[in-house]
Amino acid sequence: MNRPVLTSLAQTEPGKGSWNKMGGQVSGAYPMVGINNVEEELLKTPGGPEKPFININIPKDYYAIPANGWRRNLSLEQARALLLRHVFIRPGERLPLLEALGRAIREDLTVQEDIPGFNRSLVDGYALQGRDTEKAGENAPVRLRVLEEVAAGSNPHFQVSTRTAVKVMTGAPLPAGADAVVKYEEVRREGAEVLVYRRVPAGTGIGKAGQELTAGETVVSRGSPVTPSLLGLLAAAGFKDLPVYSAVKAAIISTGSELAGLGQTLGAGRIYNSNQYFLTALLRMSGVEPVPLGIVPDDAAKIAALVQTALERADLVITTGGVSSGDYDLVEAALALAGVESLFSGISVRPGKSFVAGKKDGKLILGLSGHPGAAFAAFEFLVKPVLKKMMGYKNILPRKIEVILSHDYRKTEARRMKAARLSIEEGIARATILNGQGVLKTLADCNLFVDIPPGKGLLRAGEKISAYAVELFDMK
Ligand SMILES: Nc1nc2c(c(=O)[nH]1)N[C@H]1C(S)=C(S)[C@@H](COP(=O)(O)OP(=O)(O)OC[C@H]3O[C@@H](n4cnc5c(N)ncnc54)[C@H](O)[C@@H]3O)O[C@H]1N2
Ligand code: MOO
Repeated sequence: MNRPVLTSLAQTEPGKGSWNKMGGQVSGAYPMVGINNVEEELLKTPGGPEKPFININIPKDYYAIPANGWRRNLSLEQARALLLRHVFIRPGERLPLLEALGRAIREDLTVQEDIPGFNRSLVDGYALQGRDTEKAGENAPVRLRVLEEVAAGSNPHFQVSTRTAVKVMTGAPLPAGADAVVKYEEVRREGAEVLVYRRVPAGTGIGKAGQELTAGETVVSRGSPVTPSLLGLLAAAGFKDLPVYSAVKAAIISTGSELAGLGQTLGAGRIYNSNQYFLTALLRMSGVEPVPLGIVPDDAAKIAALVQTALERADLVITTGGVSSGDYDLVEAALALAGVESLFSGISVRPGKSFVAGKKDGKLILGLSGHPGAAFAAFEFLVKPVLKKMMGYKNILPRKIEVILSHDYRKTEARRMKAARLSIEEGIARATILNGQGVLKTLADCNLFVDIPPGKGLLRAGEKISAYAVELFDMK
């Protein structure tokens, strides 16, 4: 394919991002001071369905034109902050309970009544007055007269008074007058009487009205994801449908002339497009609707055309491949051709340093590396927070934890997010960095990224280090 002349594609409008790239030298206009705190500020920014979650105009004092004139190699945190500034929360809708799974709640939900609405028995046994059993002992049983039996779902007719009891099933309403329930296996029944051989203090075996939720209580706050357990709680409280933020659609474009679709015969030098499946699955697990758009060869015009299609069909566009410095790494050029405004190119962390970001029609286009490990790290640290913010989630950043390194590790110049395996040994969280040969095989074991600071030197086994858990099944 003909390689486009990159310089002819440059946008030169001052103050705007530019894709201008000349033989590795870059020019344009942009940042780069004082944005370290932006991320924290963004997280405090209230959002709303009608309003942009965050202001898309970058305040002047956050940015200055850098010496090299190009927004390149931002820190991971700077890159993320910048992306988050360009993200809009999606509008909302009401959905039946189950359809809301994985969505974020759009407003605080409260209950008007106690749940459950009555005191109930937590065991199968006899409801009684605790004080009747004060003198009970193994050899001195207390005899109580049994008034009736109450099953779950039916109502007691009698009131328990002194020296009487009512037989109850688990879940049955507690008869008036009773303040405790003793289990069947702890008593003996003799005709119309029950013999109790132990003290049964008031409160034993009882679930109080409002045990789950009390009238006026907030069940869930805005921005919380709807998880299976939350669905259960909301169903218990009688919610039939839920106000949630809309779903987000993300298109996936796989660039690379070496790629083949599953089912195609692999010619010489070709590989299957595994990234499309990996990313589609990651999106699904994150509650995002994937729009996989297949493979496009290393051809800037073709990539540009598919990016345009993707922008029409999705809320955000992800590409993989073609973002490093090879002759066929044409994604930046393609974005320029497609009229995409540049946000930044490259981040100072490995893997994933090859990453470009742009914007068109109010939508982000995120160019990930084709390397599956780099694409995964970029997804976890950059793409997922952006998607979560669009989906209205209140907690959007990867969760940082401290772990103990289980072996020595020799650092390099660059900051690295190393794929690792978290294990809990005798209550201590330990990380083993994964160094397998196959990238995808290694990633299958990865449940943690350890954050290796930049600069050469040796990290010793037993040292404490920051890490981020990979929460594929936990969307909170
Ligand atoms: N001269 C330099 N070369 C490279 C550098 C560099 O700094 N200077 N960086 C290296 C690093 S680090 C990475 S990461 C990669 C990034 O490459 P790209 O993002 O441009 O991606 P590609 O070159 O297109 O592909 C990289 C690798 O991944 C395979 N690939 C691509 N797409 C898919 C897919 N959909 N499914 C599965 N595998 C895919 C591709 O065949 C390559 O093997 O650049 C280094 N080079
Ligand atoms: O960007 Mo490469 O991803 O450092 O591995």
